[in-house]
Amino acid sequence: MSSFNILSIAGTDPSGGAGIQADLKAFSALGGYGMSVVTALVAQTTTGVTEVLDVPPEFVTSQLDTLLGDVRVDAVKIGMLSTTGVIEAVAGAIDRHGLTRIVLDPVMVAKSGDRLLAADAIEAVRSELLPRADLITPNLPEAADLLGEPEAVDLDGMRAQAERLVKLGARRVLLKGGHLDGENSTDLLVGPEGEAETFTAARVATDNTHGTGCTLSSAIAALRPQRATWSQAVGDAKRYLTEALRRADELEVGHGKGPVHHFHAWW
Ligand SMILES: Nc1ncnc2c1ncn2[C@@H]1O[C@H](COP(=O)(O)OP(=O)(O)O)[C@@H](O)[C@H]1O
Ligand SMILES: Cc1ncc(COP(=O)(O)O)c(N)n1
Repeated sequence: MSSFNILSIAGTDPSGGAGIQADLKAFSALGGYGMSVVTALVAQTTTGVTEVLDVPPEFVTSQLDTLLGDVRVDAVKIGMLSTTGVIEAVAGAIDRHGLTRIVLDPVMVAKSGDRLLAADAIEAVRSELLPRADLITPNLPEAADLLGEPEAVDLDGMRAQAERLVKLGARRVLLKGGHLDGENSTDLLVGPEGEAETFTAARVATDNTHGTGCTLSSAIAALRPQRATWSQAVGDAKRYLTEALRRADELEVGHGKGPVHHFHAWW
């Protein structure tokens, strides 16, 4: 098989920096064939979110069943889900269609501080999606919310929380350290047996951090069918994101936290 079909199930960003728009850019840049199922229409840009229109769960199911009745899917990235009903619709489709290589980015709050997941839907993420995902990619506030604990403040705290997320039912956890300070930005991958690996990149001095989490999770999904292990896919996805962050200053998009610059990767 030389062509890989990668599906994003997520919300939209008209400014093209986050959500489905970012996911499709990352899929293409990394050699995947990109597809998308929309869970919510979001009026947002680099400065924040104005309004969210949730897609009815039955219509999320309709999009998924229509697509999956025709097209083979080789990997899935799940992003913004918005409501409990949409979470249940996605969980049902994963089971009905036997989807595999699932990367769940448990998106809760935008960089601007606006909520992208209803507070009462966190329990559904825990019970319906954590056990169905092959890899979850929370940032520090998301990990804390999933565990009902304060945020980790260092690498030791991150490791303890990633291990607790595995105990909670996640198969693998990539806990992202972008919200900590320091000259490096380090993410921690913890696997099913508790084995841990760090992925470190020099911190890029930029305000263009809109969509970094979306880009990383999508890059992992695009690369996983092309790599032998999750660890290799994560390592190359992080290298792609770091370079896209370095190139972000070439863009002139908006007045707030701008997007990263997707580029055709060298591999
Ligand atoms: N300034 C930065 N320089 C380099 N990497 C960064 C920077 N900010 C975030 N990252 C990386 O971007 C990814 C997303 O990180 P994070 O900000 O923690 O998540 P989210 O975008 O979900 O809030 C992680 O791999 C993190 O290490
Ligand atoms: C539709 C949508 N999904 C996700 C994010 C979070 O983006 P980030 O990658 O900056 O955490 C967003 N702002 N909008």
